[in-house]
Amino acid sequence: MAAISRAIRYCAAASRRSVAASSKEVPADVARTAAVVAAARCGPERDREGGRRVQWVFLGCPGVGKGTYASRLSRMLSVPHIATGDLVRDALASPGPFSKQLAEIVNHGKLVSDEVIINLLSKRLEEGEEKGELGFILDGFPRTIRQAEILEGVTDIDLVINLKLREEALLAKCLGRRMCSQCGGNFNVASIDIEGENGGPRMYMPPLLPPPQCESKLITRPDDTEEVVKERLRVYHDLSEPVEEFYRARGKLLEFNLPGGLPESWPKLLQALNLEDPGKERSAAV
Ligand SMILES: Nc1ncnc2c1ncn2[C@@H]1O[C@H](COP(=O)(O)OP(=O)(O)O)[C@@H](O)[C@H]1O
Repeated sequence: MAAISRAIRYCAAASRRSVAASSKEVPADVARTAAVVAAARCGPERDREGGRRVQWVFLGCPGVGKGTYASRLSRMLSVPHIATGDLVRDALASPGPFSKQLAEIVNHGKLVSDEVIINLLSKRLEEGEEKGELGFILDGFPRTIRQAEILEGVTDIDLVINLKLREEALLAKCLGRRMCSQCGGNFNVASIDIEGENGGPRMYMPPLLPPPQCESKLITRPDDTEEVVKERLRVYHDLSEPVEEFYRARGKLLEFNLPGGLPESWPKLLQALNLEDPGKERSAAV
């Protein structure tokens, strides 16, 4: 992880100096070396099955549920769930001109620059390294081809899970998203029940309601308004969808069409991943 965060930071510095005009030049020798070192460091990190801790990525449109499924899997597999959207929101919460600049971008549904996001991610990886974290599930990164190339230059990604959901459900899910301002729990008040496509079954996604103690403390993300969600979806199709093809071409992409809400989709996702449900996760809201 140290090598990865250092190498990612190196790439950020390289972008700052505009040294790297093309992706092939970006990771260069330093990052390549770092990747080898990172791989070598996996030796003592082997788990019971003999493989190193997972290094997975979650892709998918805003509202698809990346955070929900990534955080459940991270608890199951004992690896950190690193959501770049959370890193951005933490940065937004600290006072100063930087957070004002960020808010301008995020609240209009745009992506922050690769340089900013890579700096935030490197810092998070370094903090994790100090705590002895191993492996990761990335959620919301990479979101551009350039980010994917930088990541590829510094470490091996084992698997990329591409969550898919019908567009009308995505908008409703973003608009129904709520967070408890006290405990940080994520909920969804949307009850989605839509006609099946081409004679297929209806899609039902029950709401994920907060417990009574959180009900009066629910807040909505400022970028979860209809106008901004539509822009985020447009930006996803434009800049992030090509990342799916990037990983498909490398044979790393697992496409997963969500059949419905969490109770229906979670066991099917585990099945697709060939994982056993330890049974602990069923009731917890995430
Ligand atoms: N990898 C990234 N690259 C650029 N901007 C990012 C990235 N990850 C998060 N962001 C910024 O943070 C916002 C919130 O991200 P996230 O919580 O992942 O949203 P979503 O629900 O749209 O998937 C994004 O709209 C974007 O402005």
